[in-house]
Amino acid sequence: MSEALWLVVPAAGRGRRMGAQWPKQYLTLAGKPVMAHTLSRLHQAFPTARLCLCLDSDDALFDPAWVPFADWQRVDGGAERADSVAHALAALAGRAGDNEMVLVHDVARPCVSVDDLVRLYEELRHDTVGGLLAAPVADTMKRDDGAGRVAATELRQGLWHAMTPQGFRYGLLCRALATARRQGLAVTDEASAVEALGLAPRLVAGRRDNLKITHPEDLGLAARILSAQHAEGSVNATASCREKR
Ligand SMILES: Nc1ccn([C@@H]2O[C@H](COP(=O)(O)OP(=O)(O)OP(=O)(O)O)[C@@H](O)[C@H]2O)c(=O)n1
Ligand SMILES: C[C@](O)(CO)[C@H](O)COP(=O)(O)O
Repeated sequence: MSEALWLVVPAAGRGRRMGAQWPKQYLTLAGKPVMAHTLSRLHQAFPTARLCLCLDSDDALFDPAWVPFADWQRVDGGAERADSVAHALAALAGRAGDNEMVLVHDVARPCVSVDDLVRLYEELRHDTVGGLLAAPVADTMKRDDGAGRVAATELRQGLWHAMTPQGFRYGLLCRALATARRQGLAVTDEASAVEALGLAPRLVAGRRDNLKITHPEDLGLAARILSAQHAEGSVNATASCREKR
């Protein structure tokens, strides 16, 4: 039986924290737009996947030439990231089967490695819940007192940075996001919505350099990461992953 893979890329953010002239997905990184890097990494890992790209309805900067996938569609984003993802899932109704895998990946994470993408997918295919790329917290964690001073040092054991992609079966992800919305939960990632159903998504350890471009200094950092990955050579050189037959 064929096993389809769906990719949802939320790219309808405004990049307010970046404070640039254009949303950060359109800023130039190593010679091309951030979005083009992100879609290229996903395509290298999953050349036959089907893509749903969430864009702001007023977006005048998007260029379809950046999309390397043969099967893709554009949907309007929503007010929040979770709304954009929900719009994508609604657009896939009737196409995606309940048991088919959906990987959601921020357009703002162009440095994700192909190896991590493929490994994540392979691990999640065999998981009954689904999960996400993540990295264990490496620093000592402080909680502030609201006035710029330390109130407490928190235990870092067991804490992880949540990254993307986050992958779940289509039916479960639809149910999780719809339930979160009904309950008025403001979820910042797919895993939180699934957790709210009482399920425990799998944490798949990924590279720490899967940076989400968020603040102005992140663009230069991302350029240095891409350059270091290029020099490293192995990051994107290994197997791509086709849909499993
Ligand atoms: N309404 C929204 C908000 C965010 N996103 C996407 O969700 C990802 C993560 O969001 P974030 O880093 O917060 O991006 P922005 O919303 O663009 O940034 P900011 O919060 O600083 O405005 C990004 O790929 C962004 O484009 C989206 O598709 N729809
Ligand atoms: C999904 C996410 O990338 C996980 O780290 C993140 O939560 C999205 O960014 P936001 O700043 O919370 O919208």
